[in-house]
Amino acid sequence: MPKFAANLSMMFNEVPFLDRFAAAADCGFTAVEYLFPYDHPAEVVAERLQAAGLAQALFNMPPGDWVAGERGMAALPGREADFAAALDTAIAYAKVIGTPLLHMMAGLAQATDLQASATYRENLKRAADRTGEAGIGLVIEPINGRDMPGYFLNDFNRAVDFISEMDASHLKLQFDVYHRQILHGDVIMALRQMAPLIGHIQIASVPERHEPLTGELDDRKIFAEIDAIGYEAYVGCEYRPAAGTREGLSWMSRV
Ligand SMILES: O=C(O)C(=O)[C@@H](O)CO
Ligand SMILES: [Mg+2]
Repeated sequence: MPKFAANLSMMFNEVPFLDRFAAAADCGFTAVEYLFPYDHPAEVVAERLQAAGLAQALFNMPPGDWVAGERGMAALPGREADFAAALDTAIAYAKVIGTPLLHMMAGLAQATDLQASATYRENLKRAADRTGEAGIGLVIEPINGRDMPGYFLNDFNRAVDFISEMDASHLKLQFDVYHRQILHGDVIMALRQMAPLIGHIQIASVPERHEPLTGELDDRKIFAEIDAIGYEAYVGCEYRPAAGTREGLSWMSRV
């Protein structure tokens, strides 16, 4: 059975962000992930993580102006300086918090836009170089257009192509089972074929993005496959609890 990390951006929203670490540990989690730690000093986040005895699995680079609708900057021509500053911030936080992985979001741009693609490649190279020097893994994640309309990286094969082009062994795929199913289906075969490139896995039911075992996929088979491909890192529980985080956790004892 895979080891699970609580996603503190979606789970434990019953309490403020900094209190979610203790709440996750109290529910038996040994690791956490979340979108962004940047509203708090890195030292404070690290202290909460350590006090709860948790491992950090992953967080995202700053995405630009999230409230205004930005979803990353890597594919945005003209935003290279902002992207570089975000990368500096992410690496500084990663060193203090001790995350093994950073997720680089692409941003909203046409997947077919040649200038956006060129900018994405340049920024991906920069991020791969900088994270490589810092000893931190880097992941990119295809995201479905229903949840994130206009997201540049909306295709798993394209993500694999970008990764292969870079020739950086610490650059890998964030395989979110929820997005995979909505974008392409064929989840188990994709896990098998992409296994060597997978750096992080996330799970949620499809289509509601609730607890595993409540959607259209056979999550038990998917967890068995994750074990079978030899994936040993954390599986992020990136789901919106249907009716309370604690109340919904019984799936973990039924998989
Ligand atoms: O939306 C997802 O799925 C993620 O994993 C986030 O990191 C991106 O918002
Ligand atoms: Mg995800």
